Amino acid sequence: MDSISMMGGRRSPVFFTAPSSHHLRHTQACFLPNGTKSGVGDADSFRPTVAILGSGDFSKCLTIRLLRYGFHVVVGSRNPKVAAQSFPHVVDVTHHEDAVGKASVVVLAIRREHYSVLWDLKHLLEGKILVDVSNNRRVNQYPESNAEYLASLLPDSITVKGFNVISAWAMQQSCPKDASTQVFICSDSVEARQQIMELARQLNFLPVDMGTLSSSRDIENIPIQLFPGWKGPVLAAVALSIFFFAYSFVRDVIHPYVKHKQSDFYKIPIEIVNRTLPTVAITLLALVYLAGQLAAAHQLYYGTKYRHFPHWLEGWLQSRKQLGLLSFFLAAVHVVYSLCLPMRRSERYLMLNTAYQQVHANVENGWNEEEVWRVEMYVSFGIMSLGLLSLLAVTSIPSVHSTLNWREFSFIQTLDAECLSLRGVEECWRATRVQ
Ligand SMILES: NC(=O)C1=CN([C@@H]2O[C@H](COP(=O)(O)OP(=O)(O)OC[C@H]3O[C@@H](n4cnc5c(N)ncnc54)[C@H](OP(=O)(O)O)[C@@H]3O)[C@@H](O)[C@H]2O)C=CC1
Ligand SMILES: [Fe+3]
Repeated sequence: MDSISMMGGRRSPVFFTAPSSHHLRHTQACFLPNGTKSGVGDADSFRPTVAILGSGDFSKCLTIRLLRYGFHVVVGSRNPKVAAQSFPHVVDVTHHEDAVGKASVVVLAIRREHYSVLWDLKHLLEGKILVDVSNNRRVNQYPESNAEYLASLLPDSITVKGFNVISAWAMQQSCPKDASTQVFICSDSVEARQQIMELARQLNFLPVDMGTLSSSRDIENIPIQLFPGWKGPVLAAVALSIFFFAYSFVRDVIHPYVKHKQSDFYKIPIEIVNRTLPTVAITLLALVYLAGQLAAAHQLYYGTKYRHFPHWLEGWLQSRKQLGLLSFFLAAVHVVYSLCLPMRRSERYLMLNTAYQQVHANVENGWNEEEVWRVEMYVSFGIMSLGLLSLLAVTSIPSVHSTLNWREFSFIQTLDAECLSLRGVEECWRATRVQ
């Protein structure tokens, strides 16, 4: 943390447009390119300056990043002497008032609960851009977003929400990958928003313009959401699994036990599970297509496509991708289970018993042509349907999906409908074999 190997930056910051709004004062402190010659002073004095209030993890990591890309950083702390020890010596660590006075852009790296300290700085922060990077612990924790709360506390400053989706760890990485490079930015001031987007770009992030400050609630919820959109599909998969597992258990274990006193409890871990997996997978895949059919029926019934779908159908339609991926996952696990079936000791005993009975009955060749064809076809349909389902899974990856045009996408959807039929045939085939 103390040494900055990349100081001076590989990329000098490009020119940062000065804000034209009368709100944005201190234009003299606006970002200028590193090393820009103006005829006065040396290049170092023209480094764009960013003030950061707070000296915690986020502040330290943002400081490193800003220094790496050629910015000058001034950190405001309640206790500058102590805080200075954990920052590189080139960083100016000072009191809040002093730090705020040295930059036109102030990043608040303190928690919302401590925003009251800003009250004393109100007059100093007038007209400055305040970047709110804070996150909450729960989704919609407060009635208003942290950024909106900040804007109401300091109406004479310009609040911008941003950088909260970047963890302190990712902030330190020089080449963060995809998701960790996107920075969602919003503000009621277009100029301030543009400035912070430019700052993000210069720090090698991908800024995403989210419009006005009212988007800040959504932006604050992004890092704390846990797989949004997966709750319904996962619940459906779990409910279906319980149902089909219970059904197979009663049919293949309890029923033979009650009727013939035959103990087939050994089937529970592999056979019953492996019977449940494809049934749930095919039902989930059917649910993907059923939603589209219901939507079409709804439009036909009302004679218009401009009428809103009911809430439940809307949610169902939006969960189709997750349902399809869960179906693929269960089908893949089914394949692994099926490949392991012959490895079981029970299978070997059953085979030996069958061989013994064959010898006992004096049958030399036990080849059953119909049974052979049945299993060959069953396995073949299974492999083909998994191949088609894999196609659906691959095309759901955003980078692949974005390379397809509408016609190509529809074609793949049709193929996957074929997959559903193939799997139907496969399972019917298996069912007839089990009878
Ligand atoms: N850590 C992370 O990965 C991320 C953090 N964030 C956000 O960044 C902000 C800072 O996070 P982080 O650095 O982890 O937090 P820390 O708790 O590590 O640091 C917060 C800083 O706030 C200051 N502070 C503490 N108590 C008070 C107080 N009573 N009054 C005034 N200032 C106080 C302290 O600085 P000093 O003692 O110098 O005054 C302290 O270092 C938070 O809002 C967080 O949600 C956003 C994205 C990722
Ligand atoms: Fe199968």
